[in-house]
Amino acid sequence: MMDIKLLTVRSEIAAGTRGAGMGIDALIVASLDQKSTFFSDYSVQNIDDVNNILFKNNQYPNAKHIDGVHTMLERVSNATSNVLTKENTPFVLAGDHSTAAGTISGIKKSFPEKKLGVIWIDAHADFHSPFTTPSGNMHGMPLAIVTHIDNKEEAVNSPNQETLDYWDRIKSVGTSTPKLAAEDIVFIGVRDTETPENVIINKYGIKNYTVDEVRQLGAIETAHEALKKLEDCDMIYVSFDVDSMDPSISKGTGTPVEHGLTVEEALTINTTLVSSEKLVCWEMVEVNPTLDKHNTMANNAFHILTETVKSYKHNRTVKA
Ligand SMILES: NC(=[NH2+])NCCC[C@H](N)C(=O)O
Ligand SMILES: [Mn+2]
Repeated sequence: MMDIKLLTVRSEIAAGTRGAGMGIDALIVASLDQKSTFFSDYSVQNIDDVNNILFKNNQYPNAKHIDGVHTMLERVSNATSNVLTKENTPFVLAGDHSTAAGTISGIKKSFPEKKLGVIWIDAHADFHSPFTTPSGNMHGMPLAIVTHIDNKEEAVNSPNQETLDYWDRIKSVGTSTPKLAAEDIVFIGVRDTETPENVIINKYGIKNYTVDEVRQLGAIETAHEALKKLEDCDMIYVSFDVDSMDPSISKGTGTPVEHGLTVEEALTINTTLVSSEKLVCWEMVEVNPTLDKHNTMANNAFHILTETVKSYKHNRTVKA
């Protein structure tokens, strides 16, 4: 019998703003406020963070705290892979979005022969490398890590040698080869990218369902179309960054961007996507209660989380 396993990752070292590590506890507070037993209904495995690295000076301006990010990706990759090996489904709740590179690496480590498709619901493309990043924040890099796209042609930075050594190591977490092809990524809600990312999106023909397109098509149809685009893939991973949603809902995320999805749209997209029998893992990231009022983002994100789990279970035999 399939089992959902919650992996909590209170890591925030790859974000530019402090506080995303507290996102998981904000979700737990939201669950208590809503009188939900969710966090006791499922088994929770916490992955220790290295957030204390933030007290030290950063040595890597074009990939901040890459040494710590490398440690976290190894841990997340191993934990994800262990859950999958026991034929359970990881639902990852994480701080900053760099974690997703670890999750994806763990999926590929467990199923090296299977073709992976990724649906990335986000305001950002997160496709930078140390060569192209405008900020040095590694939560903007997970898709470059897992596809091994350095995009040196569009370089705007000259990273130091230590950074490049770590960059090679970080791309080899889980498996030494790329975990997926850029063509097997679908974006939903992406609306804040830099030129080097646009070059990748155009070069590989990555489809982005804009917020306007989601509204035209409807959220259910958008999700079905996204899955259809990845029909050649054997397994699907969904990465849900809460900054895909509109800042009018809540400012409780580190990099909010205007003109995002409504809570209802994000909810319907996620619940529809996880009904696919190919879904192997789902992740939610970037809730930051320190930037919020009345824990609004976490309350909404918790609602999306529980409905997504419910939908996942609806189509399968899953025990709590
Ligand atoms: N996961 C995120 N919130 N990513 C934001 C990335 C923002 C910008 N593209 C950068 O590289 O700094
Ligand atoms: Mn993101």
